[in-house]
Amino acid sequence: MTPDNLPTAQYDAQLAEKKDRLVSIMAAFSAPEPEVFRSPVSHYRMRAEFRIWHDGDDIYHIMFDQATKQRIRVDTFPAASTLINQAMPKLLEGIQPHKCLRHKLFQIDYLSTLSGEIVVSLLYHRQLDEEWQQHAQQLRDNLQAEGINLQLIGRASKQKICLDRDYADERLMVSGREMIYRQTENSFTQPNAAVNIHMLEWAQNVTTNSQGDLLELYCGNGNFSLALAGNFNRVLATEIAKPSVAAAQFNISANKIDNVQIIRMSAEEFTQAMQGVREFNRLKGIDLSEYQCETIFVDPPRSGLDEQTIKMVQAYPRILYISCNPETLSENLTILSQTHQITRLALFDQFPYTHHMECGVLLEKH
Ligand SMILES: C[S@@+](CC[C@H](N)C(=O)[O-])C[C@H]1O[C@@H](n2cnc3c(N)ncnc32)[C@H](O)[C@@H]1O
Repeated sequence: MTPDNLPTAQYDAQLAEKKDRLVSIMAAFSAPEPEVFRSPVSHYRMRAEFRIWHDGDDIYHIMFDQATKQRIRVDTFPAASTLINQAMPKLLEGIQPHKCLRHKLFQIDYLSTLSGEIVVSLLYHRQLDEEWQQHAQQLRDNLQAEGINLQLIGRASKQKICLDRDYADERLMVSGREMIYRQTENSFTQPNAAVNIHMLEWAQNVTTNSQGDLLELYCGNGNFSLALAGNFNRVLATEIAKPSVAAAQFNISANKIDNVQIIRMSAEEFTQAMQGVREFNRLKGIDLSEYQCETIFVDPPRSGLDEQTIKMVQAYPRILYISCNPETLSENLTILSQTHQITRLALFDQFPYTHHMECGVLLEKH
């Protein structure tokens, strides 16, 4: 179901239902009433992926209805940002006349920003050649001349052709300060920019007056690390994905922040390092015992925290946990609530018109 015809009243009803569901999940942990952060009702998704349908020489964006599996032609997509909606028809118009751009094109991925930059990836079931590259450059130049600040990438099996850059630089106003966040194609970034701002400001709010340093796991491109840096003496953050770590390093200097250190490590490896089980070259020059962390911040993938990481996290007086999956959050809280109590709870509506929920929990040691 696309949100085309869904009125605001339906949005409100769905959000109220999510809140009730969260309250009932959190009742077991004596959590306070959730603070609820709404999404815009349209144009909230900064990323979108569409399959491409070929009808003779004609091409169009399609999606599949999740219930019926039927193909739906998509000419405009109100859930996606205004920029994605501007780029969609212009891109197809530019591709359609050229067989070498059209042939075996099966998917288009859009990554847009509030800053006006957009990265578009064209995915093919064939290898891309010099001719493709020339046409793609022309297409990019034409779209740029029409005012779309676009980067174009071609992808095929074991092939990636990046004409210039494979990233866009987002600019978000967070608590009155403009933050720059490099976002790389095919790497994790929060999908709903307006709700992301709410999440960053909420995390800043709950960590105001914190003492000491912050330890962060699953930091992505430094989204929270940089926004929270002002509330701590130092921030030590870890992330597994190389492109995200590179983006985070860029973001540290772009935002002129000098108290954040990012290490490329999985949460599991970092837990082993903290427990002294293993030594890592990547930690050379970093004395973990020098950090005085009273707060740990985690924003794991849908699978939540593994058993060893939960134990490690549990050693900290304050745990700030952002979760995109209330089921794994609830499983993890069963253990964390043995030592900590929930003092703040938030529902962020990252995914309007779906059942997905994003939550924030502050836990403090009993
Ligand atoms: C939900 S995202 C959060 C990213 C970041 N906090 C943000 O707001 O953009 C989870 C991140 O965890 C990373 N990740 C996934 N598995 C991991 C693991 N085992 N150890 C460390 N990081 C992992 C992913 O690459 C992704 O960047």
